[in-house]
Amino acid sequence: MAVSDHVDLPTFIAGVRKRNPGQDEFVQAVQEVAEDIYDFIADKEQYHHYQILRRIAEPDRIVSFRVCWEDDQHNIRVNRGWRVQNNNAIGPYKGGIRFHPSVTESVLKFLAFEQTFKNALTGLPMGGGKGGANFNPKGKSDHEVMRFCQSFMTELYRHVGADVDVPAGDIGVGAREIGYMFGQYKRITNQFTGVLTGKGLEYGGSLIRTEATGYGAVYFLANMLKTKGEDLTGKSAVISGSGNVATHAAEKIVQLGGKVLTLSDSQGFIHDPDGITQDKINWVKAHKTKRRGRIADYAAEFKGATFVEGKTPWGVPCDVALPCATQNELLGDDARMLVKNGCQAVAEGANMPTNLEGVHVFKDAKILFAPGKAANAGGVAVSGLEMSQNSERRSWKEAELQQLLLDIMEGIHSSCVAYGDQGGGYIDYVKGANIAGFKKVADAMLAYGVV
Ligand SMILES: NC(=O)C1=CN([C@@H]2O[C@H](COP(=O)(O)OP(=O)(O)OC[C@H]3O[C@@H](n4cnc5c(N)ncnc54)[C@H](OP(=O)(O)O)[C@@H]3O)[C@@H](O)[C@H]2O)C=CC1
Ligand SMILES: O=C(O)CCC(=O)C(=O)O
Repeated sequence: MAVSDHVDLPTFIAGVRKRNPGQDEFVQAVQEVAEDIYDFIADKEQYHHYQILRRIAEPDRIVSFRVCWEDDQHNIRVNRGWRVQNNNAIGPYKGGIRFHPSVTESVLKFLAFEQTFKNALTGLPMGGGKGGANFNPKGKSDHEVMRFCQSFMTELYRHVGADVDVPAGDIGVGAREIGYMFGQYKRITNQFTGVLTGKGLEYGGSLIRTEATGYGAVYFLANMLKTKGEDLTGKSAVISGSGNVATHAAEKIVQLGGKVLTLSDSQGFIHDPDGITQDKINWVKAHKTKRRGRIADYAAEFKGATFVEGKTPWGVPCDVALPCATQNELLGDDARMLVKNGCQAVAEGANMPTNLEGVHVFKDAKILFAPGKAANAGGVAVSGLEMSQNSERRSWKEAELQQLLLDIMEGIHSSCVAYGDQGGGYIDYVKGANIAGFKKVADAMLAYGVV
């Protein structure tokens, strides 16, 4: 038996912390998964012997590089870019690119680790990766963003490819940035391949990719409510964020008969007791993606709405909550407040928005709680479908893609139930998602031996 076999959970986490100094987000993500996997593998010697969890928690490869670009005043600017290729046991590395000043290696490692389990849950052949840069697109001109994206891809192109690693968007990376990066990849390599997803429809993008993450999160929420014989009709929803995931989650809630009360950004949240209707959502989408404005402006635009500066929306009483902004935006006290106010269900549109204490509060209260790796998997799932369409050089019809997204989200829900049903009507979706995702990746790794 190997010397490091069968260490207990605290010793395992202490080892992860020691090997990854100062990388709190990464350690947090590994701990959340390990808490469930330890139980599951207790009597499964092969996973211990082959050190599977230890290996998934060590990225296959991390590339870090300088991104040098010129701003509109001809100043030379320098940022740092990364691609974390976490695990490709079940398919090419796949996961978004984030441009935000808070990006660090720790943040991208946690995201790539989470992505590995999420992508396995979709049932599609995709490994886990994530990339980005500590670049802030806010306040930059289109030309500055273009020059940054071109410089970023001038290094990244060596490490990606349609069968190697297929990035997409994430915070700060939307249609505009994907266009600039795809254009540069094509220029450098002289190849038109499916190297990125989230592309424009004119050049190989997939219908419904833009909507898929937010819509998928609401489908997952609806699947959870169905286990209690309920649906979204008449339910009030509190949503954080006002970007791609938040606005499309809001749209689907409205379509399914719910009432959305809040949206937010990094400066605060708006509360609209009359409900954020489709027309108002359209205004937010244009405001954030075209005018590149702040959510605070909503309160000036729509009567009856208020803007609460510097706060998150979790104190607003609601039936369901969807954190759709960023990691660690919903803390232990927020979780206690939601439970106290009677919130029945939480579906994470963002990646790891609830901190570990908050996760434990939701689990202890036994409310319906879907972790991001299950609830927000619709986006990467449709990215996987974009890869398939690119491979066969075809574009599938919208109705077909809508049905596939519904089916995939239902399949993920079923996998969570299969591994997370605790009896007595309680499903631990965190446990279910962690185990189902782990098992698929782990069994592929076992097939390869020690590599
Ligand atoms: N896009 C996708 O397909 C997928 C995204 N996700 C996850 O969903 C989340 C949101 O991504 P997406 O909607 O694409 O990104 P966007 O860039 O479109 O929107 C991000 C939103 O989150 C807010 N935000 C960002 N950082 C912070 C912060 N530190 N504190 C408070 N608010 C913040 C932004 O506000 P501001 O404008 O002030 O920065 C903005 O409203 C992320 O966790 C992402 O990883 C998960 C799966 C797929
Ligand atoms: O579509 C993709 O490849 C990535 C989506 C993503 O970054 C995520 O699921 O967090």
